[in-house]
Amino acid sequence: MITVNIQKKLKAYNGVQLLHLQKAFVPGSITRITGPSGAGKTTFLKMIAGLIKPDSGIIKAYEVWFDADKKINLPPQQRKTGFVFQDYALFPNMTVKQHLEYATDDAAWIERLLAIGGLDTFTAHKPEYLSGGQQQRLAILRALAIKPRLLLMDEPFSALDIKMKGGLLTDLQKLFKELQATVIIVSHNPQELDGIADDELVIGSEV
Ligand SMILES: Nc1ncnc2c1ncn2[C@@H]1O[C@H](COP(=O)(O)OP(=O)(O)OP(=O)(O)O)[C@@H](O)[C@H]1O
Repeated sequence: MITVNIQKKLKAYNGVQLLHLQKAFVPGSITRITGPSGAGKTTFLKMIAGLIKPDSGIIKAYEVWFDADKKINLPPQQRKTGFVFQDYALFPNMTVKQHLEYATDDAAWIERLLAIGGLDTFTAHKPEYLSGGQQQRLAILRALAIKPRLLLMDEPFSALDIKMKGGLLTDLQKLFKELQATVIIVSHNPQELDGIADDELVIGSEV
């Protein structure tokens, strides 16, 4: 079980807002995160990944990743989470293939990911020569390249059309199963993960 019980003071333009989140994620499950803009969804994912430090609490994913009282705070590399950023965070000077090679030396896995993302004919392209949807797919493939046990995705399908999204989701579900990955997806689109998500977490609903 992956358990999170953390607090963080969010510093918004209009003051401070306390984010308190308690949730258990079943290994191998897909959880959808929803909530109003500014509620702290991205901050939550970044705290799990180790990119933002909670003020207090515990994060346990197979082992303790964060414990404020015991002063345990594993760096992001040791948590080995896959992260799909809302703005993709691609490397401008790397080609599509180099993005994946940077994350893994498993050539067969790279080939498979490229085919799933429909990027197998774009391997030598740098991000600026890719469409928004292609860039987003590359961000997803890069996150999967490390075969993460925990995959954190922040609005990962926002730039994809319905047809592309449908096909990709079917393939991704197979990969998630194979990797036995636990997946947490922030999604604004109410129907997007219907029939796919096993669980839901609403952040900031009482605000
Ligand atoms: N490191 C940080 N420390 C404290 N507060 C932060 C930090 N990073 C972001 N915030 C604040 O937390 C609030 C929530 O931001 P966040 O991006 O997590 O919201 P969100 O729910 O993902 O919103 P959206 O749906 O618009 O992407 C914002 O007011 C932001 O200024």
